[in-house]
Amino acid sequence: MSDRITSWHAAPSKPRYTPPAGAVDAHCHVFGPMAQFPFSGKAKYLPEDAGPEQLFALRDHLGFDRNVIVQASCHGTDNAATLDAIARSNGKARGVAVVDPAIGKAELQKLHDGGIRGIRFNFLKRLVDDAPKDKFLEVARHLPQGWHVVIYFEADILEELRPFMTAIPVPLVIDHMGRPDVSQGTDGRDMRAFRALLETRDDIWFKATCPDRLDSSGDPWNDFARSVAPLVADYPDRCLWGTDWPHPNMQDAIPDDGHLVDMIPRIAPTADLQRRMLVENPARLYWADKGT
Ligand SMILES: O=C(O)/C=C(\CC(=O)C(=O)O)C(=O)O
Repeated sequence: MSDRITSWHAAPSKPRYTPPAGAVDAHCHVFGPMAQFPFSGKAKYLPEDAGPEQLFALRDHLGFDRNVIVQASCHGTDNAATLDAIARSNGKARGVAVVDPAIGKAELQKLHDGGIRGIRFNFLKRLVDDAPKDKFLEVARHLPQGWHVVIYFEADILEELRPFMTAIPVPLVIDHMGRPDVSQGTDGRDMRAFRALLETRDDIWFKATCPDRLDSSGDPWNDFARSVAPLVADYPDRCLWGTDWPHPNMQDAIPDDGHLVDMIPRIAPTADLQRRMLVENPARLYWADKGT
């Protein structure tokens, strides 16, 4: 087991910022536990266990109320670990699944009953072997009512993906804003291209997440704050926020989750923006059946 990776902080600090009541960490994952939920044979990384108890303890420590658990690539298309975590959350978690595109209606309904509200298409070559757009589109056309598609890609393929994204008939949520180079600033090429994408449809949402992945200047991630704050201000009803715990593949630059939470008032400086990004927007996407 010596090859298994730990990518999360052992003792994250308590954030100075206190999230509002009902705040949602809308991008996090669970790993295993492996004995119960083995990793996929195609996994590109083999993490230590990071199960629901750890996730919910972190949620409470950081001052959040709920989680959206996104199926990580190391579990492939077997969503059992994600569903188990949701089932253990006492209604405080919903999820995003990764599915075999050939999945049938009955199986999708089972996922819905287990708290899944979207599916994720991952286009990162270092994480998945293939990303068949035609099959992805087919399954996107048959999702249960109220579901959306989460897409993960890097800035250099945004243009190539535009026709595909245009064809998706449900709302889109873009992971980590399509990974712009934040050192270019808010008017840089990547942010301009991302804004152009947001202008094509009013049902494209984004996660204002992952300063640790996107800002190589390191904590306190000033380039990220400078580049992302104007985006949140201009699209206050389309942004989500999440920790990205347990930070897959970040073992060489593990972020302190308390510091990640302290980024929130820097990109969403007013109580109104914070309430929309942390409470109202995720409630619309993930708890629509319960009201906000
Ligand atoms: O967790 C993230 O959002 C980002 C990841 C991991 C991932 O997406 C996955 O394993 O599915 C990454 O860039 O390595």
